[in-house]
Amino acid sequence: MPTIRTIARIRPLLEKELDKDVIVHADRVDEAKALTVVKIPNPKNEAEEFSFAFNSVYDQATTQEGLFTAEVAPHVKALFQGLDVTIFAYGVTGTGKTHTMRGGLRLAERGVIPRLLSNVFRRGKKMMKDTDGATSVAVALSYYEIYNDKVYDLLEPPEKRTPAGLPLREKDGKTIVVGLSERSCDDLKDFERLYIEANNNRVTAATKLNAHSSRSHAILRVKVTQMTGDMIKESTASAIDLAGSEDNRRTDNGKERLVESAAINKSLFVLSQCIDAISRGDKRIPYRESKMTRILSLGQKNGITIMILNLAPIRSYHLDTLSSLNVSSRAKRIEVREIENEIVFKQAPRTNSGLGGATIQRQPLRPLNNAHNVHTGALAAKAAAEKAEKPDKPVKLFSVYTDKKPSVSARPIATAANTSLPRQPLQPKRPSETAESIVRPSKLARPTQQSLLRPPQPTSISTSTSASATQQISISPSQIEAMVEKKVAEILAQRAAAAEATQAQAAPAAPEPTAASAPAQTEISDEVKRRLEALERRIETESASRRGDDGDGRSDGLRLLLQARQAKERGDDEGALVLYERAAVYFPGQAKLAGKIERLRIKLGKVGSGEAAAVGGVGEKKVRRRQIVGEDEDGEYQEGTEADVEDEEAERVARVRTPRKKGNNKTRMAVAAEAAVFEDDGPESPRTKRLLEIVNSRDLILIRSLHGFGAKKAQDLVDHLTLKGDEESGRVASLAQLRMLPGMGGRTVERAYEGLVVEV
Ligand SMILES: Nc1ncnc2c1ncn2[C@@H]1O[C@H](COP(=O)(O)OP(=O)(O)OP(=O)(O)O)[C@@H](O)[C@H]1O
Repeated sequence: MPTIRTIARIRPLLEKELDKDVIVHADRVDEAKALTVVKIPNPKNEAEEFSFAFNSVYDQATTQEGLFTAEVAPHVKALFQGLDVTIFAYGVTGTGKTHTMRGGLRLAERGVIPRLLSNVFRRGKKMMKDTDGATSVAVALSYYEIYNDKVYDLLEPPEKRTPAGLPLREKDGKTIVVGLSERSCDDLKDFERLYIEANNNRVTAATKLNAHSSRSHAILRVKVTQMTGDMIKESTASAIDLAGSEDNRRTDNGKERLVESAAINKSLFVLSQCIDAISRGDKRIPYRESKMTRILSLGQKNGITIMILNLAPIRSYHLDTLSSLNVSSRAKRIEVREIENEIVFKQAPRTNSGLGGATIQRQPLRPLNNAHNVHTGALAAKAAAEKAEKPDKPVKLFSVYTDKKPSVSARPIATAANTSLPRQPLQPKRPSETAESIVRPSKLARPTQQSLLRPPQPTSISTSTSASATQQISISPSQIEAMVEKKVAEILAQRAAAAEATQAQAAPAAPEPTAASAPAQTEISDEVKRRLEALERRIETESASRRGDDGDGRSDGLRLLLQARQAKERGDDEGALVLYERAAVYFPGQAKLAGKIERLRIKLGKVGSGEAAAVGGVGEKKVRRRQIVGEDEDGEYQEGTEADVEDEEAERVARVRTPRKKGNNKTRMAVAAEAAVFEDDGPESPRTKRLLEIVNSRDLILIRSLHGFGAKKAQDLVDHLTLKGDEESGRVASLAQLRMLPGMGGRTVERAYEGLVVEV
């Protein structure tokens, strides 16, 4: 089994950096234990701190020697036993990756790489001496960089490079870089000469953040070959100084830098996925997804991987530092959620965090299974019990904790009852923090800005005996359905019993019910059903209005619409009608939807033309059949020319077309999104076509360019499509299909659609 150690190193303050700006600290879970926790304030609420757990944490005072002795030296022995050792330095530009790996020229300043080489030479010599020369040890170096997803040999002068870089080829199940040079190296002096020369070749491009910022991954491979007679033992130590992981949205980069960033982000993302998979003990490590991990064959041998996360301690790196810290936790879907300014612990603490147990005061935050507060109360207890039955899950590398500083006045921990209370929107702490710039704790699992501003979803009937209003809010749609079904059954049973009694009284010797009496009963039950449906709709309308029209209600409505379309595609007109009617509650006045309902009702012989407009809260007044001069191809409305474009719908259309002030953007977007979902089964719009092309390309970089698609979401989609590809065509044929894929719920599809710019 490959093993992984994840460590963090906080660099000291540089010249001009001030003590008062230090926000990142190393900590320990127990006075007697080593440093294993990195603490950083929540940028949205400085009264809280996030804590990230590592295998080890090294603070500002750590020397180069200290780090090497603790983390790398112990593995040199394993290298000579035939295991591969891979050491990564990861982090934002200027946090000390190069310092950690390469270091300075002075002895004390030497980094991991020269120290590793020094150790390898020393051990090799000792081995030869101990075996009286029976075993010989040879060391050979390769040094290459991956820049914009192309491989360049750093041991060759830049003039020899071709723009396409060196190709990769598979040989004996291994990926080799064709034409990569390898130089034998007899001692440290040899190494230093080669290494300094190679580093002069290394491509660096200036970014706004740092004029000497490294934009390529530099990979040094040290091949150790031990020969005893005919026996050959070969192992490799790789040391990788990764390109800066800063978020380019904050660095005002030009086109060239953005292309670099896309390549950097892709390989960093795949790397984090591999590390995640190795740490989980997965059989499948996605190392083939990027050149770097493929060449390294990461996780393919029983090697040792050390991931050093370099961190700058000061505030100006706050958001980027959080992003780096979240790289692993993001993949583990850890979500921080605030309710009433209080952190809610979503799941019972794990027994396997390695930091849990009696030694720890704080409750670890745990992954949410979905966006709702389902892990409170009885469900949480059930989840905990289930977890206790499976104690052998692999230990996590990262855990996230949050601490409330003692100065903060105690607020009640949210319970099943109070989670239904509306949450206050999160306000930026500092004027410089716009809503956009506020960091979110986790990209995949992090709540979107909209979801943060949205009141929580009702999910279960309140267990408290408090106000009945609260209970009403807490009724879920499935419970409503169950109630309605029960009610229908009860009333039908009552009616049947009453009818039987009447018949028995009026005509004791009456013949068996005739065929004519059956329709009468059906009529009665139809009437009951209709009334109950109306009741159901009313409850839904109330729930929707309590949730707020712009928020979840609308997205629930969109979900229903898509389900309805799917039902229609399956030929289930009855089901489609029910779903359209339920969706209509969320879109009062949506004439197009009313039209769909009307057509379906006519098709199913339910009512006459025109009645459908009054269905499902569409409005008491009849929506007249009108002609809008079509939707344009992008699903946006064009102005109608006929005089009868006069209802609320026309007003709404006008709103979409009028340029709006900033504050109204959301409404416009929501309506545009709606238009996308309402898009009929006609020809695909260019935007839809483009969106589906991007999705079906399965190209991570392209998919990540979609609005609202982070690295994890993109990867999940590609994984899903790849899996699907084995069974079906693997293609997504429509927006409706896309929306039904895992992770594509909420407003994901709409946001991606809205974000696309298509030239028509
Ligand atoms: N542990 C440390 N002790 C002393 N100085 C440090 C330490 N870590 C980093 N520095 C200094 O901080 C500065 C930035 O470090 P470095 O160049 O290694 O960052 P980097 O993450 O490699 O950046 P880039 O991605 O641009 O290469 C350098 O001046 C370096 O000497």
